[in-house]
Parts: sequence; C-alpha cells; structure tokens
Amino acid sequence: MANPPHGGILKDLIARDLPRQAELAAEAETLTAITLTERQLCDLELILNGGFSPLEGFMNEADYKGVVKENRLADGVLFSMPITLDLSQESIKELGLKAGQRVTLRDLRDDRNLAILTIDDIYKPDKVLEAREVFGADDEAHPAVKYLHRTAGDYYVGGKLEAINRLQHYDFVDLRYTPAELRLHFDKLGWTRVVAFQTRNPMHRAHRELTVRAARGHQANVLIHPVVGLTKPGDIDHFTRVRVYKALLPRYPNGMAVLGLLPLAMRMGGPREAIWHAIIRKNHGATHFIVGRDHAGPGKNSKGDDFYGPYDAQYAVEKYRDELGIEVVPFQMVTYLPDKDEYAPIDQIPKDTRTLNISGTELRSRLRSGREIPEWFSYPEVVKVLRESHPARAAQGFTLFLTGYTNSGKDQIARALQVTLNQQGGRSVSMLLGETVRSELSSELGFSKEDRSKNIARIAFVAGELTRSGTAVIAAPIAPFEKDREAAKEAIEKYGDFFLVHVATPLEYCEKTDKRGIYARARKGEIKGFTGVDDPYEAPVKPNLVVDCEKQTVRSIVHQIVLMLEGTGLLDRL
Ligand SMILES: Nc1ncnc2c1ncn2[C@@H]1O[C@H](COP(=O)(O)OS(=O)(=O)O)[C@@H](OP(=O)(O)O)[C@H]1O
Repeated sequence: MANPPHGGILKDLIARDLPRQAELAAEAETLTAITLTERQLCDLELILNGGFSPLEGFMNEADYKGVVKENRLADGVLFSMPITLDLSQESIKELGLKAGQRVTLRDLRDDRNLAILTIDDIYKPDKVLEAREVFGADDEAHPAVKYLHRTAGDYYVGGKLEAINRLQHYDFVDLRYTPAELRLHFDKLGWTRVVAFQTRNPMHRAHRELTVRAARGHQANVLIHPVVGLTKPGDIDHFTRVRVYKALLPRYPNGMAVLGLLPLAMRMGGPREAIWHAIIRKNHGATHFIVGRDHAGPGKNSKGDDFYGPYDAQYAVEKYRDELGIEVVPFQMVTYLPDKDEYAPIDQIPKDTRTLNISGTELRSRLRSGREIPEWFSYPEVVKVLRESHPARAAQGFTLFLTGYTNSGKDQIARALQVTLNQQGGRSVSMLLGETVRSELSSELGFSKEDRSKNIARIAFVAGELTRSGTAVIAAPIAPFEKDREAAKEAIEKYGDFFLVHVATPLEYCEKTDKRGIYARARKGEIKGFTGVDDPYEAPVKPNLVVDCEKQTVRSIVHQIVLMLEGTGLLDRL
C-alpha cells in the first residue's frame, strides 16, 4: 500500500467530479471566465489531481493567513506554501467578481474550461509579510518575491473548485502521472516503500549514487520526480532534462527506479518549499523523501549572501517530522573520491580525502566550449543528450549588427563578411540589409522615430530566431537610436552572441562618396527626416567594435571582425 495522502483523503477532484462533468461543462459556458497564467495553471493542475491534498481550491483568507504565519491551514493541518489565485483590482472590477459567485477557470494555451471556482472571498494580501514569513526576506533578488511584487495581482480570490477537464499536455504525456496513477503504478509493481527524489537539474552519477544509497538505506525503490512546471529562471529546459532522466534510468539496477514528471511551479522557497515538496510526494504515494543540501535554494540575496543556510531545509522538515507522515531522508552533498573511484556523502569521508566535483556553471561552460566531460562525472549517454541541446561554439548562431549612416560602408562590409564566412563554411549565413528589410518586411513603415523602432524590432525578431537555429546573421540597418539597438541586443542575446559594430565613417565622407545621390535629394528637401541631414544619429555607447571606411579598407575591417569572432570561439572548427 502506498503512503496515505496528506490529511487522510486524496483530493482527486477530477475523479470526484467526473459523474457531473457534462453538467459542469455546460454551466462553465454560461459563467464569467478567468484565464489563468502559466503559474496559476501549474497550481490548478496539482489542486485538481490531488497533488496538493488536502486543498480543494485556492486558499481563502483564513487558510492563507494561517499558512503564511504558522505553516497551517485554518483547520490546523500542516501546509507550508500559500496557493493563491491572484488578480489585479482592474480585472476584479471588470469581471464584477464577488463572494458567492461561480466563475470558470480557463487555460490560456487553448481556451479550454478546466474548472469552476465558487468564490469564498476576495482579499488583499500583505505581500511584504508574505515575502518575509514565507521566503525569509522582502528582497526581489528572490525569484518568488520578485514574482509576488512585480507579476502577481494585488488581490487573492479564494474558493473551492469543481473539476471539468484535465490540462492537455503534448510532451512526455506517458510520463506525467497524477497521484492516483502513480499510486496505482506502485501497487502494480508491488512497491510499498518508495523514496522520492526531487530535481530541477540534469542528473549525473552523483545523483544516481545518492538515490541508490537512499534506497539501500531504507530498503525502498526510487521515484525520480523532476519538476517540469516552472523552475528557476535560467535552468536547463525540461525537454532536455527529461531526455537526460530517460537516458539515466537504465543505469539503475533491475528496474529499481521509476520516472514520473511533476507539473509544479517551484517558488525556490528553501525550508518552506522542502515541507511543501514532502507533502506533494506523500500525496503521490512516496513513503520517503530526499532532502539534500540547499534544497530548492534561490541563490544569493541582494547583498550577495545566501538566502538560506545549506541545511535549513533539512532542519525545517525535521521540525515537522511527526506531522509530515513521510520519512525525510536527509543527505549531505555526494562527491567523487578519485583515489577510490567511488562516490560518498561528504560527511562520511575522512578529513583530507581528495574529492572532485564539477559545478553546474562549470558544466555549462564545458558544454559551451565543447570541452571534455569526464566519465567519473556523468554517463556518456547523458552527456550526449546535453551536448545535443548545448551545441559547441562552432555550431552556435550569432548576430553581427552593423549600425551607421547610409553609405557609411556598412553594406559593403556586410557583403564582404558574408562571403568570408561562406568561404569558411560550417554555418548558414543570413544577411538583413537595411534596404532589403525595408522592401521585404517593413514596406508600410516610414522613417518616424516610432517606425524606425518597429523596423529594428522586426530585424531583432528575425535575427533572434535565426540565431537560435544556428545561423550567422549579419544585420546592417542605420538603427540610429540607442534604445532600439539596446532592445535588439536584449532580444537576440537570449539565443546567442550579439556584436554591435559601429561603422563610424564621418557623415561628410558618406555624403561626398554617395553615388546614388540620396544625400543630395535629402539636402534639397526631396526626402524628409533623413538620418544625418535632418534626423539625428546617436552614436552607440558601448559598441564591440568601431570602424571607419574613410580610414580603413573593407578588407581590413572584415579581418578585424573575423578576429573578434575568432576570439569568442565562434569560428572554431567542429
Ligand atoms: N528618411 C530617411 N532616413 C534614413 N534613411 C532613409 C530615409 N528614407 C529612405 N531611406 C533609405 O532607407 C534605407 C533603410 O533605412 P533603415 O531601415 O536602415 O533605417 S532605420 O534603421 O529604420 O532607421 C537606407 O539605406 P541604407 O542605409 O543604404 O540601408 C536609406 O537610404
């Protein structure tokens, strides 16, 4: 038998309300609807499937206050994380929401009706108090505190839910188990003792060692239960991670581990989060739960110190040990001992023993540069998956953004560079010249400040998408405004390197050598708002390179650019 759920009954609202589904679905069509955000959807899914038992809805004020102040719902049951439906004052007014009303909760991704909420109360939380009590500090360096102040609405809407539909997923559907499904699965396998492992990172040998040790120590099987909802910004995406977990699974002896995905929106709440995670795993039928070093840690606060001590989460679960009803298995960091070629928790090794480790940052850097990842650290099949998602520098896309006056030579540089890169091969090269973009993408735009912004934003969008897919992009618009160039940089840098080259050929020279006579027309007033004539050009504040076609040849400029690119590893051979 799997572990009894928190509060005694698994609140599987989908199963409970199935007999009334048609009736609820029809009613939902007639009600005011609230479209949920991604985070709210994650919470809703785990309320509806019983992952958050004993919750049957979003917290009303009494439950919320109890949880914030003393980790307890109004009826006294232990619960450590506020699960609330936040809305702005305007939305509440616009939708005319009030206590007693029934509203439909809708999925933002496909507009499906998921549940009906009967509003219990609408209340204004004390966000500063919530930040301090739940997350330990009112400091926006903490992602959940930042979310609380910047994203969450100022009011919470509490009330119980009736379920209409499960959320639709299209990825790894076979690995997404509800608590009821996982319980059934354990039953089928004959597992009575299950130790759950929470993770938001790829797993390597140390993690496999840790979980097998936990299993051995408690005569249990292993549930690898990674979070695939929302994790810490900057984490490796869940698609890559799930492929990693799948690759790792056969490394467990004799089918001793099962992989199940958890659609949780993490808060990175350290101690509070550890208690919450334990409750969630208990609801999924696990009997044991591993809490390691710095469990669900958010990193450093705005003063550069850790938000929580490395073992604070372990102390927190220990405090509620009797009430939790799931045995917490605390673990120190597991590290590699090269002299023995084995792994061990650091508290179990003699002083002065030589240890080796590769941090997440170091791993990412090795993936980026294509450097070796040793077999003592990870399995080749896991490394292969990671490498597929982290192409070496030589295979990464980038954008080179040339800015300058018309006839500054930016187009010649762009063309010459394109040919140079094509000669080297290994990557496709795309060019976005000012005039081409104007005729192909922005033909309806003029040259007002606003239209120029739109034009640059379009270039940035296309360059970003191409960069993401591994292309070398050469963009060469005038882009006279710093703000637009900054926005382009921000948009493109999400996907690859961005280099800003200021083609600072003096205006007089651009004008003097203009064979098309475009400056002459502008001077005569035939073209209005022409950059350099009667419209401003702001020189870039922090360009990667400044070149000048009056003083330099195109060939020498291209060489300078190639040297710059080479210095970042982007022109390495695969
Ligand atoms: N009013 C005005 N101001 C500036 N430029 C003008 C104007 N009218 C037409 N042109 C010609 O349009 C070409 C493309 O301009 P851009 O799209 O690069 O300008 S911007 O970046 O959106 O500001 C640009 O050519 P290139 O610089 O050769 O690309 C200009 O010659």
